Amino acid sequence: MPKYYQEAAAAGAKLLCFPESFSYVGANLGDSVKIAEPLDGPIMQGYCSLARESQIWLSLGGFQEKASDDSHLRNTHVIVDDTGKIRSKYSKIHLFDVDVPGGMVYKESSFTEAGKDVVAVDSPCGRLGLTVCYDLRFPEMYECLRFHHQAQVLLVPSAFTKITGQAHWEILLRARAIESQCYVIAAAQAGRHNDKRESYGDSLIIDPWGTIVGRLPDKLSTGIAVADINFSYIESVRMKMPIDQQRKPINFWKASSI
Ligand SMILES: O=C(O)CNC(=O)[C@H](CS)NC(=O)CCC(=O)C(=O)O
Repeated sequence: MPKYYQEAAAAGAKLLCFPESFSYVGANLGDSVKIAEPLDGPIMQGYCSLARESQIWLSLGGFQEKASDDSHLRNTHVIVDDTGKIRSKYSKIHLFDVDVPGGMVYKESSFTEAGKDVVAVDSPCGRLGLTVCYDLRFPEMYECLRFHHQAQVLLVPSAFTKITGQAHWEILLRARAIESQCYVIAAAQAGRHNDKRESYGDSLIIDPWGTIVGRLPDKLSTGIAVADINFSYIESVRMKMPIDQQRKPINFWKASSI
C-alpha cells in the first residue's frame, strides 16, 4: 500500500480526500484531454483497488474523465467505497474561464464538458456534498447541497492558482463552512508542477463553526491532514443557530428603487 494510505489507515481514517487533478497535471491547459479515460479504465480501476486494499473510502476530485468527443473531458469527482465500488460521481459545473489579474488566462470550457447536476451521497463520514475547485465561488451550490440535499460535509478538491488562492482560498472555504454549518474538506494541489503550472493552498478541514481543525501547509506539498467529523457538533451548531428555519424567501430579481 502506498505511504499515505498507510498513514491514513494508521490514523483510523474512513475517508481519504484527494485534490483536483490528483492523477495528472499537464504542462499546458488541455493536455489532460489526451490522457482522459472512462471510469472503468485502468487509472480509476487502480484507485478502486487501493480503496479495497486499504478499506478506506476515497474522494477522487477532479478526475479527467473521457467525454463524449475526443476534444473534451469531464472534470469528475468520484466517490469510491471501501470495497472498491464507485458510489457516486459529480462533474464540475462551473468552469474556470478567467483572466487571472497579473497571471494567466484560463479557458477550462475549451476542453471540458460542464456537468449539470448537483450531487450528494451518504458515507461513513456523513452525507457528502460533491464540488470541485472553482465551484467554491458559487455559494448557491453549497446552499443547495446543505438545505436541499442535507449535506453534512462539503468536499472541495482543488488546484487553485497562486494569485487567486493567496487572496481568496481560505476565506472562501471558511465562509462556505460557516454559512452552510457543514464540515468542509478541501484537498489542495500545492507547489510547482512544471515550468508553467503552479498551484496554491493549504489543504484544510474546517468544522461547521468555521474553525480550522486540520491543515496540511501549502509549503509541504504532499502529506495528509487528519480530523474527526463530529456529528453531534454539527447538530449542536445547527440547533443553536437554526438558519435553516429562519431562511426567508428573497426575491432575487426584484430591485426596489427609491
Ligand atoms: O486543468 C487542470 O490541470 C486542473 N484544473 C484546474 O487547474 C482548474 C481548471 S483550469 N482550476 C481551477 O478551477 C482554479 C480555480 C481558481 O484558482 C479560483 O477560483 O481562483
